[in-house]
Amino acid sequence: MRQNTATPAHALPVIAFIGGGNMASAIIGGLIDQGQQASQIEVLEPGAEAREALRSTHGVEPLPEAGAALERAQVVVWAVKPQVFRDAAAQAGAHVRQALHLSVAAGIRCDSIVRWLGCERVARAMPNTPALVRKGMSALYARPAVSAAERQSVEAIMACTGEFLWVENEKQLDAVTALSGSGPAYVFYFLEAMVRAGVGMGLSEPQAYRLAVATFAGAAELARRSDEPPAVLRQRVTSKGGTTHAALQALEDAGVGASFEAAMHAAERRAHALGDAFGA
Ligand SMILES: NC(=O)C1=CN([C@@H]2O[C@H](COP(=O)(O)OP(=O)(O)OC[C@H]3O[C@@H](n4cnc5c(N)ncnc54)[C@H](OP(=O)(O)O)[C@@H]3O)[C@@H](O)[C@H]2O)C=CC1
Ligand SMILES: O=C(O)[C@@H]1CCC=N1
Repeated sequence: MRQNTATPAHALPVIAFIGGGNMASAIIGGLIDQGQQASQIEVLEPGAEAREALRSTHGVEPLPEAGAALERAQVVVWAVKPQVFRDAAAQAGAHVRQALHLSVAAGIRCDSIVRWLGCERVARAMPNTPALVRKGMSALYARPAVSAAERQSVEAIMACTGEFLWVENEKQLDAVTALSGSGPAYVFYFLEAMVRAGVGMGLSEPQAYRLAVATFAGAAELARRSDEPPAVLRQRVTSKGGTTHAALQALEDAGVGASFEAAMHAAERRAHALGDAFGA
């Protein structure tokens, strides 16, 4: 895996975002943190509320509709929902033909984007919402037509949101989507369950929440720093005949591990289906 390093602002191109919602805002925040000028960022966002949020949070001046201002962008980040990507491409495409295109949309494949935009230089990134606090994890994929220098531009942009790694096979992005793209939601799901159980056992909600969040953060940091696999780290917590053993046995008896794997496969299938349904 290639780890990112801090990106010098001069290495960042003029970037246009098509769609200015959650993910675009997270990436724009990272870019600005890394020294990108707001004036070097264009955003096309039809929603008035979202435009106002971008203006007040990041100091950018979003456009309500596609126009000539987009033409100066060297990189265009497509941050619209998969369901509307094709329409967005029809609206903005004529203004951004010369750019390198970077899509963060789940499921939508490069071949569809090439067809809609008539441009060969297309890459994809699958980020996640911890990008909001610069702790994101993105997987990147680029078509062969994307040059080495353009791959570096993609890296420079996504490095502003956290870590990244490259995948060689575009299909792997559906697995990435199921794992790290949707992954924060799984963590929050378990967090909610742990807090509910803690409250049920007599802790206050703030106590249970603080204990649970610190446990996730601590366990993740331990795993990150450790050379040992998670199974070994898990065994270290699990005393023979102790409390953890009782809990893990209950999880196994309920089939939680298997259900969790099935859930992730469902997410991967959905990513693939989005590509089929909205990539035509
Ligand atoms: N949220 C996440 O955790 C992640 C999301 N993604 C991907 O990022 C993409 C964006 O997701 P997210 O930011 O959550 O979604 P949002 O709905 O928050 O943002 C999308 C924005 O695009 C706007 N929009 C709609 N139509 C157009 C158009 N024709 N041209 C320009 N903008 C348009 C929407 O406006 P309006 O609301 O008014 O329709 C909305 O503000 C999706 O494809 C998703 O798969 C990838 C990884 C993680
Ligand atoms: O739920 C979704 O479809 C998007 C993609 C990954 C995270 N959110």
